[in-house]
Amino acid sequence: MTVHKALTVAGSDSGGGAGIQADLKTFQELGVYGMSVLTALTAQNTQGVHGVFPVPPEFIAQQMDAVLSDIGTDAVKTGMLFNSIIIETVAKKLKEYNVRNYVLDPVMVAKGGAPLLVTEAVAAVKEHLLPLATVVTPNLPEAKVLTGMEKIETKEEMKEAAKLLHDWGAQHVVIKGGHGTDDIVTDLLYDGREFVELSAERFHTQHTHGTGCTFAAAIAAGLASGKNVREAVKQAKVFITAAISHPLGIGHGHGPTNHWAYRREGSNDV
Ligand SMILES: Nc1ncnc2c1ncn2[C@@H]1O[C@H](COP(=O)(O)OP(=O)(O)OP(=O)(O)O)[C@@H](O)[C@H]1O
Ligand SMILES: Cc1ncc(COP(=O)(O)O)c(N)n1
Repeated sequence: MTVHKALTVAGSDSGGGAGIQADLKTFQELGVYGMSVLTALTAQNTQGVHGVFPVPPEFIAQQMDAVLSDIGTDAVKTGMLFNSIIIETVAKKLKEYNVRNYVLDPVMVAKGGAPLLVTEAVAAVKEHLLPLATVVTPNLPEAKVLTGMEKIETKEEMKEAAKLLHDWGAQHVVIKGGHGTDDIVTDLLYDGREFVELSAERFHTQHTHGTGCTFAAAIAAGLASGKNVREAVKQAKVFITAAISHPLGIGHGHGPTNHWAYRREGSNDV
């Protein structure tokens, strides 16, 4: 039996809806062996982030060495990286172990508004991580911060942002449309040559905690299993649409998505 493996380098969400926990659930649901390197602990629930405890960079490097020198991986996804020293540490290890299939989710702010990346670290994301990324998956506010564009609302503006991020080194760009307002939510994939739109019904629900983490983890799982980027992104869109459309309804705030919906409830066609 071939075991496909994926590694998430991200923060812990004690509430289980985002971060490392969302990533590992997604890997498991998509039949991929999941491994994790923790960059920060958060005391977090569906109502918000109550505390952040960053892991020392030396220990992040030690975790990456432990996993990559022995087990190895078919794909890596990064999420919350918090500051520029952590970003530089992770970039160095990705290069040292010649990681292929790297999905960069440029996490900046939690749904409740808490910062998960300090402002001064945006430059480090652009300098050290974008050039290594097989796929980068910004939401609309993250794409604005990374590109410096004044606004990204229309399809044309999404395309312009995708081109800029591709020019800066990412092989593929997915601009996620979750933060828009249309009844159809459209993500835009760009491979440097053509654009592919992935659309689905927008569900009017507050249970969208961890959607970006889950989507990026599903892309990494697809790549780890040998899918090409377009196939992996399409599968991830179906996975996240199923997860959002069958909410669990737990907690008192922005509840988690349903990581087992894709397997148990069947998938919605995109
Ligand atoms: N209400 C919704 N209905 C349907 N799909 C959605 C909805 N919200 C987000 N999505 C989809 O979920 C995925 C993640 O998009 P989103 O823009 O929410 O990312 P994000 O802001 O990085 O997520 P988060 O920060 O919550 O982890 C995308 O494929 C997007 O189209
Ligand atoms: C550890 C961690 N990583 C990522 C997110 C982003 O998810 P969201 O924007 O849904 O809060 C989060 N809240 N916590």
